[in-house]
Amino acid sequence: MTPLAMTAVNPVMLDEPTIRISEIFGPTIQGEGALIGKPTVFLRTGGCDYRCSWCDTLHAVDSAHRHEWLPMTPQAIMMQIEVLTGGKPLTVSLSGGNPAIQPLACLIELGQKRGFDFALETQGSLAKDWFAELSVLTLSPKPPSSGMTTDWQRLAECVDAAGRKTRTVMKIVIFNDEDYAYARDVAGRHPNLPLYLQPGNHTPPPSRDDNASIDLDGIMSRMRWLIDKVTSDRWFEATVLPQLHTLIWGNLRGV
Ligand SMILES: C[S@@+](CC[C@H](N)C(=O)[O-])C[C@H]1O[C@@H](n2cnc3c(N)ncnc32)[C@H](O)[C@@H]1O
Ligand SMILES: Nc1nc2[nH]cc(C(=O)O)c2c(=O)[nH]1
Ligand code: SF4
Ligand SMILES: [Mg+2]
Repeated sequence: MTPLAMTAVNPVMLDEPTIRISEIFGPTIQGEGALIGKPTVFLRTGGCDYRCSWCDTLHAVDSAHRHEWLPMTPQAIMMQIEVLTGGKPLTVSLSGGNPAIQPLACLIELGQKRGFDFALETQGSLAKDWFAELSVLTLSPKPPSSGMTTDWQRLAECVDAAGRKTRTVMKIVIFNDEDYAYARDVAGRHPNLPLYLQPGNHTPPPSRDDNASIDLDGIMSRMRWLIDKVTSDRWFEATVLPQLHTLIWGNLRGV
């Protein structure tokens, strides 16, 4: 590095790895899983190691959108979140893409100092030691309809990394009988973790159209089918929940 280039580097920035951000929005309500209905701000990171056939957030996955993902420091992110909340702390929901591929430890530490706590959603393909600093870790391993294959060892590593202090739950999207059997398999492998079943949205938005219409009747009939399965199987440990934000706002982005 030339002396000139060295002087151009801000020493504060050297301590703070940047995080690739697709969008920051809220406050809204958490629409899924363990914290459903709770006010939250979403921080959506850009980039994913998976390509689920029915992914509803392609704008944070498809590399065609890479130019929209901005590298941001933890300081800049917290400033933006505090503007959105009026400075009042709440639970920040970290999603993506796969947020586990981003360096989030510094952000979590900084946010906690300011009174915020952090929940994170990931498919469970990559374990990080900072999972232990989360208030809630939602692991959403992908069923056969996604076209992805679960690495069970990696999933177990995520559970272990979160440890006992973090509240860890499973959330599985269900489209069909095969997916349902997969969810039973996950429950058998992790019998002590709460498990949420979420009916799949079979009309997710194409990556460039966040206003694409949605088949609400179709989602509701999948919800009824799923409830019938769970109750007739006497699977009383499971919790069945829709994507509340999808029922309210359809495929609209940023809510
Ligand atoms: C968009 S993902 C981002 C976080 C992470 N990559 C993951 O999959 O867990 C957030 C949640 O949305 C769920 N999801 C994605 N597409 C969906 C769809 N078409 N219908 C229902 N849930 C969906 C995922 O399974 C996951 O639980
Ligand atoms: N309101 C709301 N709830 C959500 N829960 C999970 C979401 C996600 O896309 O990760 C999501 C989202 O995008 N909006
Ligand atoms: S893992 Fe999550 S973000 Fe990645 S493609 Fe699948 S649903 Fe989309
Ligand atoms: Mg979503």
